[in-house]
Amino acid sequence: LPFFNPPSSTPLKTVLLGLQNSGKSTFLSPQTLHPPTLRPSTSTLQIGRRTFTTIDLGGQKNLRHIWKDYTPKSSIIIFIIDITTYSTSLPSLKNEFTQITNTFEGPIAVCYNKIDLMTSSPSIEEYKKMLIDDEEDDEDIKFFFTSGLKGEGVKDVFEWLGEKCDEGLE
Ligand SMILES: Nc1nc2c(ncn2[C@@H]2O[C@H](COP(=O)(O)OP(=O)(O)OP(=O)(O)O)[C@@H](O)[C@H]2O)c(=O)[nH]1
Ligand SMILES: [Mg+2]
Repeated sequence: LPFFNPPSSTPLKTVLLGLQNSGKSTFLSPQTLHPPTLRPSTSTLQIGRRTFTTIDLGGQKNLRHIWKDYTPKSSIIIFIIDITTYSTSLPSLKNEFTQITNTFEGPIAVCYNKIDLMTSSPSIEEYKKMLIDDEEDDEDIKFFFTSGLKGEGVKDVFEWLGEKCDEGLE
């Protein structure tokens, strides 16, 4: 059956990180109202032929210490940022993001989320510059504008991540 494209056999282990209220739980399941996440929650997503097993973690300050227990077990990080509070949360964001990039090897999708609430159309380069100091482009980090609530950009995120993982297998 030459045209039969079987589902990727290995589920891609994905962890969602980001400050509280950034939209992690909604990103994974937009139909549900989510209370703040208190303990890790695992689910499975089928996107095209790929299967992602996702771990949704709490983003409140006192819960962030467990992030480091999950990143080594994951092949992918989705880092969600609430674009509407970006400037005020930038110091904590930088701190958390630097800790992640210093230790994690795989692909990271940075999602500027809740784009549906923006009236202007911002430039992704400007946003990126505020988060990352070094000038070098890292091929394993990509920036997206998303609305988890409306499902905008979400598919692009998973497609890029899936492709990155395929590259890693070559
Ligand atoms: N307008 C808009 N609201 C969103 C979007 N994503 C999430 N929200 C809202 O933001 C709030 C927080 O969403 P959650 O998904 O619970 O955020 P979280 O990152 O999981 O929060 P913690 O579990 O506390 O870390 C909820 O009121 C969501 O409805 C989005 O893309 N657009
Ligand atoms: Mg949550």
